[in-house]
Amino acid sequence: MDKLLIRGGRSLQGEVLVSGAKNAALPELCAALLTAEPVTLLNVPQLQDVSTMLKLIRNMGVVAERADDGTVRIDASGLNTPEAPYELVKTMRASVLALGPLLARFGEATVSLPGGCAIGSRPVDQHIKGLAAMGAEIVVEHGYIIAKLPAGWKRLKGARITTDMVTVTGTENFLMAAALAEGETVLENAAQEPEISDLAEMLIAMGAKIEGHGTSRIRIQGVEKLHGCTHRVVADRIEAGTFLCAVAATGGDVVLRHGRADHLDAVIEKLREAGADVQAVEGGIRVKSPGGATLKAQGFRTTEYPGFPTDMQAQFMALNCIAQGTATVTETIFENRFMHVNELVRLGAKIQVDGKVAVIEGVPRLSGATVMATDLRASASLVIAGLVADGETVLDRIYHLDRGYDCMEAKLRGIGADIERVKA
Ligand SMILES: CC(=O)N[C@H]1[C@@H](OP(=O)(O)OP(=O)(O)OC[C@H]2O[C@@H](n3ccc(=O)[nH]c3=O)[C@H](O)[C@@H]2O)O[C@H](CO)[C@@H](O)[C@@H]1O
Ligand SMILES: C=C(OP(=O)(O)O)C(=O)O
Repeated sequence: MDKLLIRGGRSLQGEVLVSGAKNAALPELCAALLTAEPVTLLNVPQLQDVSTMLKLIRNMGVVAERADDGTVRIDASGLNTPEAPYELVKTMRASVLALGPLLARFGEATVSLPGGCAIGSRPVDQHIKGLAAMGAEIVVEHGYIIAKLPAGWKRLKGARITTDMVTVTGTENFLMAAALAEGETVLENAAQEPEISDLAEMLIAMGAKIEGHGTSRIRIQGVEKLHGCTHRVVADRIEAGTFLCAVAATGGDVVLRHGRADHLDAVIEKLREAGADVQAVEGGIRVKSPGGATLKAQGFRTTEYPGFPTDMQAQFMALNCIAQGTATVTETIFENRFMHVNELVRLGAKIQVDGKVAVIEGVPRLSGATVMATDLRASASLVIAGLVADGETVLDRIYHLDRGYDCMEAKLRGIGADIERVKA
């Protein structure tokens, strides 16, 4: 298993390129299943999750070619097996995104329940409830979601869907299914994340009729057929936010090329309150920081967009560990998303957890140690902690990091970090 070796203490300077968003690219690869015409996605990040998704759709008879410049060409005219087997699904929650498009295009789908994940139980009951409201007959058996249209039906039927909570991939599944359904679908309590809007824009480019994306009520008028399109994946706000926290913690002056400040309001506001200078600049975001030790720790609660993203909680916590004062962080989205805490404590952080709440007391320094990545964003928080810790930090199990960050160590090296990958 590869490891990262980080020698902390360097400030970061220069320019770094923000890749396309994992959480937009994954649903968009699934959206390509909705048409028999070729789809071209630009700015697709080089990630393990993208490789897994490509494997999954190729296994269904789809032709998908990926070029080094981030272009992926998908031809789903040969889609012949509406199945997502456990072996391909177990490492990636997003594989549940095949459910809506397969049902809509093929009339049936057999999708393994996504594999266990460290951050919480992550049920898919809302996905099932919403698709059932559109007429799908769904059973969960032997670890698989088995869905089909009722006998004699050619298409799903539009419906009003109100989910019990805001769900990102749930909203995406409904959008894709509703795009080809008969009649109107109204999604109430819809997720408003930028990745939802990006998917909606792609579907509109394919001929879908969608209004209200980016708000909590989305209206979709189903069409009989969708066509091919070319779509550019939106920049990854979580990758950008991770670099913002890294620079705030180490100190330095970095421009995040392609970063979207307008997608990161909640995080940027907290960074400014902490004392970092973060500005939207032409084509990106610029962050200047005197270093974490001179910043003030910031409390926050994770909530749905446009609130503070749960996917940034761990990285901001790493910054709080070395900032001045005490901060309270409340995780409201996932019940088990403090797995990084024990590892941060191994580096010298002072953190107490009680249920959903973590209290972080800033310390003057962290000291390098061997730590273990437990999930994707936990890994990113440990990288940030390693960049500021004295001496050497070895980060083990970085396959979690590789799921969602495109060349993270090379990008950090490019702005002055002392970080290298040690191949197994
Ligand atoms: C691939 C992708 O885009 N992943 C993101 C997506 O995950 P994902 O779409 O899985 O997260 P959801 O928005 O669905 O989850 C929100 C909450 O609702 C619960 N829930 C969800 C669906 C359901 O059927 N039943 C249910 O109980 C979840 O357990 C969680 O507590 O949004 C999360 C919340 O912003 C992010 O952390 C993930 O990075
Ligand atoms: C939790 C995440 O991803 P996923 O939903 O793919 O597990 C994430 O991106 O932080």
